[in-house]
Formats: sequence, C-alpha cells, structure tokens
Amino acid sequence: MTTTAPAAENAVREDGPGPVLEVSGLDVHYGRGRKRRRALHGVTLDVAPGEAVGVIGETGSGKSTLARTVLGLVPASAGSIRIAGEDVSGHGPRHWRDLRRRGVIQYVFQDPLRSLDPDLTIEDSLTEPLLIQGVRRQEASLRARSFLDRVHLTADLLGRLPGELSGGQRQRVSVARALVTGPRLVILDEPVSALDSANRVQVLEILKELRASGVALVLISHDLGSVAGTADRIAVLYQGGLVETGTARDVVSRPQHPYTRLLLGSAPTLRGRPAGRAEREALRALLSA
Ligand SMILES: Nc1ncnc2c1ncn2[C@@H]1O[C@H](COP(=O)(O)OP(=O)(O)OP(=O)(O)O)[C@@H](O)[C@H]1O
Repeated sequence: MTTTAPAAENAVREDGPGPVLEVSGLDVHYGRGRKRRRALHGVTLDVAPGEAVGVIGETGSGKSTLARTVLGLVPASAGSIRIAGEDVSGHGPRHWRDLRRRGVIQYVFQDPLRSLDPDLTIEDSLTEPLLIQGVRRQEASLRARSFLDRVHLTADLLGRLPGELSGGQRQRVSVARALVTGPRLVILDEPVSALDSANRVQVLEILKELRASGVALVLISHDLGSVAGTADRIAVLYQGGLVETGTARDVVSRPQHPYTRLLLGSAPTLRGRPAGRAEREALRALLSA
C-alpha cells in the first residue's frame, strides 16, 4: 500500500492552548414546516491551534453546511460553536459580521474566482480586508506583498486581475487573502481539487507551512486522498453525521466505519488499488443495513 505519510501527530492537541474551534452537538436544518430537512446532526469536532483537520464526505454529506454554520452564514438548530474560546452560538447577524470582519476565521472557496472579486486587482483584493479593519493603505500594501511572498508568488502579479492568473496562482492568492488578517482558523473548501498535480503539491506545501506557523486549518474535501497527507486528523461525514474521527494514519490504515472503507476504495493513491464493484456493493449494503 502506498500510504501517504500523515502529518505530525497531535502534539499540539495534547500540550498546546485550548482549541481554536469547538463544535458540540451541532444540528442544522434547512427549510420550514413540511419542507424542513436535517442537514447535520450531533456534529462534535474540535480543532487545535496549528492542527489541520480534514472533513471528508461525499456530495450532500453536509461539508459545506458545516463550514457555513461555523462561519455564521447558516443558523444552527441545536448545539454550540466556540471560536477562539468565544461562544458564538447565540450571535446575531451583526455579531457574526463583526467576527468575520475581525478576520479571526477565514474561508477559502473551492473556486478561487468566488473568493476574489474579478474587477479588483490582486493588490486591491489583498489589501481590502485590511483597509476594512482600519489599517492604513501603505501598511496594507506592505502586508499584501509579504503575504504574496508567503504563498510563493511574486509582486509583479499585484497589478493583475484574477482572470489574468492561472488557476493555481488564483488559488494561492485566495489563500493569501485569507491570511492577511492573521486568522486563527482557515476553512478551505476543496483547496486542491481543481488544481493540476504541480499546483496541488505547491498549495499543499503552503498549507503545511501555515499549519506549522500555528494557524488551524479545516480542509473540506470529497477526496480523502487529496487531504490525508496534510491533515493531522480526519473526520468522516456521512448523511450529516460524523461516523469516524481519528488521526489521518489510523483512518487511512484502519478505517472503522464501512463508509470510510468505501471512501478509501475511491482513493487508490492511498489504498494501492481501487475497490472492486463487488466490494463497493458489499459496503453499500452494510451501510443501508
Ligand atoms: N440552502 C439549502 N436549502 C435546502 N437544502 C440545502 C441547502 N444547502 C444544502 N442543502 C441540503 O443539505 C444537505 C447537505 O448539503 P451540503 O451542501 O452541506 O453538502 P456537501 O457535502 O457540501 O456537498 P457538496 O460536496 O456537493 O458541496 C444536502 O442534502 C443538500 O441538498
């Protein structure tokens, strides 16, 4: 088996300060009355400073809902969320806006064009969150340059529009924009899925550097293989509930839940060979039993 080596084990979790993110018993519903549907139930997850946690699940499992709820964009119907020790569960829209504006928590969309305004130059995209916080333009420009450097891009891109960059460069600019406010937690939705292998490796390297600098990361993906090498821990989401959480190494080498085994079967880079049809059907049967 060509298992990708998992990142550092949970040293930070054992000795470091309290979690940056603490989600406990989270339920989320969409719709009202007869159209009310449960999207998440009983989700409990914490992320320590400098820890990368992968949230893995198929389409519709609730990954984006979890991210959007943690960002205050979707209300929770039950449970609690603490961000950097602050209980944000009861926050109204104004409090959430303030929290996002402070930049403690940032989000990088799967499609970098969604994170970046197509009409703003890269420099303006990078300085905007700082100017909103009241940072002076000159200082904001200096910081923009240093963050561009941090994602291994050069200052000659600052005058360009997002449409004038490659997909990989855009994704790195999105990561830089998420970083300028000095967030404690960055949630990245499918950070590398749309990238070719060279850009994928570069972005994953940047994420590892970030983690090493103490930023907590939540890496959302349908593809266990794309985040297992970067995440310390993996949380597996199935039909709105977490069915398995463990170190990346344990989840990859000793998956406990049939759904995790099914996901591993679709990640041949981790498993050495894809699961055969009979094996997939047997696992599906176990899941619906
Ligand atoms: N705004 C919404 N209104 C009603 N139902 C929604 C809404 N957003 C998501 N859902 C439903 O909630 C469930 C979870 O969706 P969610 O988008 O969180 O899944 P996901 O795992 O992120 O999927 P994908 O990988 O396709 O983005 C799905 O059944 C989806 O149809």
